[in-house]
Amino acid sequence: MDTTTPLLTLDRLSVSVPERERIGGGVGDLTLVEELSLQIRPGERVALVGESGSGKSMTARSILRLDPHLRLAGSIRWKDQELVGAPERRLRRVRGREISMIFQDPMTALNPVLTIGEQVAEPLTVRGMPKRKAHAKAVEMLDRLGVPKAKERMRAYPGQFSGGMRQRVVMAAALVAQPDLLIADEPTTALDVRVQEQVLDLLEEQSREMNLAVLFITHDLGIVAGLAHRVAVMLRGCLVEERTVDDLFTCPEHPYTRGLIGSVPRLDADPDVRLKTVADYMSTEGATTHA
Ligand SMILES: Nc1ncnc2c1ncn2[C@@H]1O[C@H](COP(=O)(O)OP(=O)(O)OP(=O)(O)O)[C@@H](O)[C@H]1O
Repeated sequence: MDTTTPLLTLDRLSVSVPERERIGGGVGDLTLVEELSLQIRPGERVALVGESGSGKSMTARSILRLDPHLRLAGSIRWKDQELVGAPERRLRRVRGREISMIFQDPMTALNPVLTIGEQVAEPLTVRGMPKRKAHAKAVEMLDRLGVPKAKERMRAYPGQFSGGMRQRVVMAAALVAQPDLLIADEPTTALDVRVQEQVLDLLEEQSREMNLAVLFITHDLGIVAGLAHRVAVMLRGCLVEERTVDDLFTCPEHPYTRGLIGSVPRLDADPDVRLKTVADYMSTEGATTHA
């Protein structure tokens, strides 16, 4: 058992939308995440998987309280401080500096009218680092993430970059202040398969080199194996299973996890046999939300 002190401990975290904020109406508060417990240690890469709408993003966004209208209950312990109920100024110190987040669409994460250099250096300049030094660190980070001619590219605008290059820029901005944890919410979904692989490799490499913990959110179990140490599986707002990657693929416990693994298309599959869906696995095994 790993005895290193966790960086992040979610302890029975629940997230709900108050009645007046519910999209589409409905009576009472709507629970999106229910009593979820999870720990992440320094340098550890944890994948949070589950189908669309299972509550992965809401869990991740709640750690940094990016949606102030949501109600949180339970505990989010970051190092030695409690984030549930913490004042906004404390969260601002943690966001970007200690915990960074990257999202699916690199274009919306970048400001089209600011240069790449300004955006990658910004996490450092807002914390008072002199411009010249922040600029040099930004070049170093872009270079490290494989952006060719990084020094010249600092003057370019996001529109002049391809999707894959933009995601590298977003990663550079997220990592330049050397956070302890990166939350990556489907960062490769919008990229083509080849670029997707490059970005995942980079992420894994940076995590190893910088002892960076990563919470990686995805609905795609196929990309988890090469990246994560542990996998947490979510279904309808609940965590149904949490295992090491090897254990998850060799002996998944919950029917939903078996469904997720079994419904990934295989090259050696019989083309005349219909692929079983997650729902097929769930109905044959009479599964409910809980393990
Ligand atoms: N204000 C709201 N009112 C009603 N439902 C909401 C509200 N905000 C979020 N939800 C619902 O919460 C559920 C969980 O969303 P979340 O984005 O966390 O899912 P996800 O697992 O990350 O899925 P995806 O992979 O599609 O992003 C979704 O079904 C979403 O529609």
